[in-house]
Amino acid sequence: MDIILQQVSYAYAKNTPFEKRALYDVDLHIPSGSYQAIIGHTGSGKSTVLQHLNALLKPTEGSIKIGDVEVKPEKKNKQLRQVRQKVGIVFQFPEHQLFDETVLKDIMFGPMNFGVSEEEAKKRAIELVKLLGLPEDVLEKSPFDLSGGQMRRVAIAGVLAMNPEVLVLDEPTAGLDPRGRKEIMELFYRLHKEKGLTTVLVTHSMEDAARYADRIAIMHNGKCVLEGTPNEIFNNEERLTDYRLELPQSVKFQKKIEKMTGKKLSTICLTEESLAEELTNLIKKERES
Ligand SMILES: Nc1ncnc2c1ncn2[C@@H]1O[C@H](COP(=O)(O)OP(=O)(O)OP(=O)(O)O)[C@@H](O)[C@H]1O
Repeated sequence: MDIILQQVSYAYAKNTPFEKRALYDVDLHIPSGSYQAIIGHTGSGKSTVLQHLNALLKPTEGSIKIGDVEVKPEKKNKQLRQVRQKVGIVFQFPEHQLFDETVLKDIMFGPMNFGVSEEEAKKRAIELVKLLGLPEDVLEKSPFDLSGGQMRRVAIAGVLAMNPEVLVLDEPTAGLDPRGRKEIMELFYRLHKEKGLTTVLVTHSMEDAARYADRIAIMHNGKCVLEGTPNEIFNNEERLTDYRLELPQSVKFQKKIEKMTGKKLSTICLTEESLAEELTNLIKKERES
């Protein structure tokens, strides 16, 4: 399912003394099956964009096409419920939205609310608990008796239980330890690849954007100021600095090494693994010559 934002502007509390413009003429095309990262400093408009992707917010100007549903200002649209079913959002600290007596009921709530049978919803919950690496006996526990990391996984299972076609992730690893972060990011990547899930990730982590995304959009003061592949984005240090963003660690190391040795590596190294590979090749070449 393609998502296309055309000239989207948004103001909070429009036509009140508290009006606050958050987006200005944002154009963005997220093709079906792609992994799009959205980066930008605090307050640049990332979360506001995200909330347009499943029509939680409607543009105050412009339009957004979500599959074949077009969302426009002032237009009443009966298909929004269908859109919300297909586009799942994992908000920051999603565990804050857990509410039911048991994990099972919590995961089943969303799909049953959308007319899925009890039997099917239960089947999905059991499968998802396994997929997310939670012990099976977690299903009958209260979500509030779990650890923070487990609660996060249960909340993610609740979003996945809707069988979304698009998964929108707003800083999904905030507050987790490095191992927990990696496990969750790898899980989302696996889902993206195996189920062909279109994935949109808002992140402050340049490393995650560089490692996982096919394309990256930069938000700055409510505008989408740059969009491209990770290679294109991270080859442009000057503009990143203008937008108060940094290079991923591996690219920073690469630049230091290139400066110290006076040698250029053959490609930009977006991950630790590719930096290690490039350095190994360089050392081999040096030995051979
Ligand atoms: N509910 C709201 N009411 C009024 N203004 C808001 C509201 N939510 C966000 N804003 C304002 O809109 C602008 C964009 O905010 P947004 O949350 O989209 O940025 P962000 O890039 O996601 O920031 P962060 O990285 O801190 O999450 C900011 O100036 C913010 O203060």
